Amino acid sequence: MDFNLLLEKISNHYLKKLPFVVYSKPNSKNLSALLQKDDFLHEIKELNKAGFVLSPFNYHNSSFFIPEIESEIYISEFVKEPFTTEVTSVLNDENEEDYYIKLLENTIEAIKNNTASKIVISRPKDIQLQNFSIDKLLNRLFSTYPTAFRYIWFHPRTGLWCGATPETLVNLDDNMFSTMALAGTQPYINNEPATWRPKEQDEQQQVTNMILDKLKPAASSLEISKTYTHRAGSLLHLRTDIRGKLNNNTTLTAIASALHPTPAVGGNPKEIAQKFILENEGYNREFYTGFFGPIFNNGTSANLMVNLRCMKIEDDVARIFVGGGITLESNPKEEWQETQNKMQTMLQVLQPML
Ligand SMILES: C=C(O[C@@H]1C=C(C(=O)O)C=C[C@H]1O)C(=O)O
Repeated sequence: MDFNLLLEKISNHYLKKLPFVVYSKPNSKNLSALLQKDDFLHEIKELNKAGFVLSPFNYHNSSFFIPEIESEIYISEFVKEPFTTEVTSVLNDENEEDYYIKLLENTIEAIKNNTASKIVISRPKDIQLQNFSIDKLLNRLFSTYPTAFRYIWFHPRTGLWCGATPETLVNLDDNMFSTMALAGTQPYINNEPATWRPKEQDEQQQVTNMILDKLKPAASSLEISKTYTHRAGSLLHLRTDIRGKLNNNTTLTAIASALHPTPAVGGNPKEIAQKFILENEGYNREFYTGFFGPIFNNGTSANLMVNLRCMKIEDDVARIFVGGGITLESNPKEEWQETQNKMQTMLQVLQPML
């Protein structure tokens, strides 16, 4: 379908407050869209139907879903808009920084008391928009981060969510799967080679180890890549790729619930970190650090992504979600700055609407 026609269809759908999702896989020129025909909110427990799933951080085997069979389906080649990016500064209230630093200090204290070795802490940042438009959002989001998995999801009951994530939860194609351990962050500076401190290496290794532990019982073969630097917009991360073959009886639902939340977004051990986050973070992450993505056939093929570098837009306010992994060696001031840097990913998208 013609790209401008698809844009028009999406805008009309949004105006009518009908659910839709539009997405593009990393390095793909195509946009795929599912435009649901009514505004029913589908919830699923098993990831075994064709459609697009959206699951919260606090996932208990129930996800929202836009089913293929209830939707008009379109694919279009994306026409990239010329764009410029520059660092966008936002006003920070001093209380926000103080509150976050205190939360980080308490987290380090909890880690010292041996409750966990890593806990991922995050915060929301609300940004007032001047002239929001779905067209501008779509053009900007899909043009700026061609190597990320980009999506816009709308349902009148969940609101509008969008993001450009570098992190795969699991890709499945028949019984072949791939995933990644992504952690450790530093700003990208003009082709300068990255050097990683033991702190970041340890933080990322914890993610790799946990993923391997969870996958071993479910896989009949496993391959692990060398750890390398991955660029995500203006940031760099450490990444290890893991792939292999699943046992015949392992479902997509089983693999997603075993992996989520990885220590890249929750912590280690998983249950203690998740409890600490829910009790101490002081806000609801909703779908941030949950997972989302298209499911094909009856769940034998899927691209599930971790919902990072994302935001929720409601009534001309964009809520950007940012966080980072905390270990014993973390420095609260540096961690605050890391969340400031991560915020740039979505601020670049919002730039023409600020
Ligand atoms: C939690 C986020 O990112 C995660 C945390 C990282 C870190 O702590 O260095 C790096 C990549 C992601 O796995 C986020 O972007 O909000």
